[in-house]
Amino acid sequence: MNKGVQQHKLKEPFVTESGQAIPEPLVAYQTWGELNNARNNVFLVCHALTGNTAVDEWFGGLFGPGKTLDPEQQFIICINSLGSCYGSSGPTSQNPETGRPYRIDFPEITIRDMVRLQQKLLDELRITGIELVIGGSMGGMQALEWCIMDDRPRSAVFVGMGKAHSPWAIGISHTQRQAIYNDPNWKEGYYSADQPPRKGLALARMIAMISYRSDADYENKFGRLPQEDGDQFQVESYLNYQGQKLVDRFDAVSYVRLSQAMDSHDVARNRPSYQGVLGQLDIPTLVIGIDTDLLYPVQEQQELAELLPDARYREIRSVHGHDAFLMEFEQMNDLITSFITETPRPTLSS
Ligand SMILES: CC(=O)SCCNC(=O)CCNC(=O)[C@H](O)C(C)(C)COP(=O)(O)OP(=O)(O)OC[C@H]1O[C@@H](n2cnc3c(N)ncnc32)[C@H](O)[C@@H]1OP(=O)(O)O
Ligand SMILES: N[C@@H](CCO)C(=O)O
Repeated sequence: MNKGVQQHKLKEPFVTESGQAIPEPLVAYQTWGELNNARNNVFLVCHALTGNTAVDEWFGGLFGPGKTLDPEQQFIICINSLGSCYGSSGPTSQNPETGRPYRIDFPEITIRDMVRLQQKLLDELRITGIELVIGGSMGGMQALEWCIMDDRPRSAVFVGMGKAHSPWAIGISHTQRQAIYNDPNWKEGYYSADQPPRKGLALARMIAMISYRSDADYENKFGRLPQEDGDQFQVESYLNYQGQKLVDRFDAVSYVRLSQAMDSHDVARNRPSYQGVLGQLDIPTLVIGIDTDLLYPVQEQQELAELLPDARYREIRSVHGHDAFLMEFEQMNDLITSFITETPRPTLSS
């Protein structure tokens, strides 16, 4: 049964990798299905940058009987990322020291911080094993760190990301943050609730939407056609619309903090080497690339699969670019269900 979004207050303060404390950490999550007696029939889904806990909506095509995520068979859980604005502690949460939203006083966080917060929730829920951890993009970075930082995952699926955020991806991220910082309403990150930096966040999303898709996608959808009013190309109208759509549902400082966390992604950071850290992950993994992904090109997933001892690399063919993992559900289902059914995993008690 799905109880909607649940908000859990952790028992202890949370201290980030950078040493800053969040005194009253909140973790929002949703679950589907029933936990077995051994509390280990868990499928953990990690969401992408602007995602939320509603896996049944944004991964809807992977959800249901016989598909990747089947609540009749599994206990599915999705946890809102630390720093996001959908229920877990983040820049829009109340800072207990001031009684006002943290805004930019919310600490800089890393992908590892996100995973540690999730670990604490699963500890408090007394989850003993994770049959599969899955994520795309920022979700894939978390899924990978889960496998490195915790011995509960028994298998994993990583989509559209690599062993570290590349300079190319960091550059695109940086440019988006500059768009936000240059909005006069940004006010050094202390903007008022009624005057958020909408133009900056919208521009950031437009830049992102170019990196998330492909030239062929835009050619097919828009060509050089004008919008009905004739004042602009269809692609301009589309990007304006996508920018507005995000500002209506997302927070600017969350965007900054989450994109910085993605830039921090590097599994060898403060660890001996890529080979050393990834070479010891002996659980079965599936690494999925998207042939038109401009942001995280397939070479990154191929390299990740080569570094993981029990990995198989598969590719989605799509015109949609990076966002294909949120759209090409038939291919995603085929690849992941084959991986689940064909890959031997240690038998779990139930
Ligand atoms: C609270 C929440 O809703 S969180 C939702 C969860 N979100 C996430 O997990 C983030 C991941 N999701 C995503 O990034 C996206 O939703 C995706 C990738 C799955 C799909 O992207 P979409 O924007 O829906 O698809 P697409 O690129 O085809 O754009 C369609 C939209 O553009 C609009 N559009 C298309 N052409 C034009 C145009 N020429 N001018 C203006 N608008 C246009 C369509 O009308 C449609 O609008 P709608 O979203 O209001 O229905
Ligand atoms: N489209 C995704 C980001 C791409 O991984 C999102 O908005 O979260």
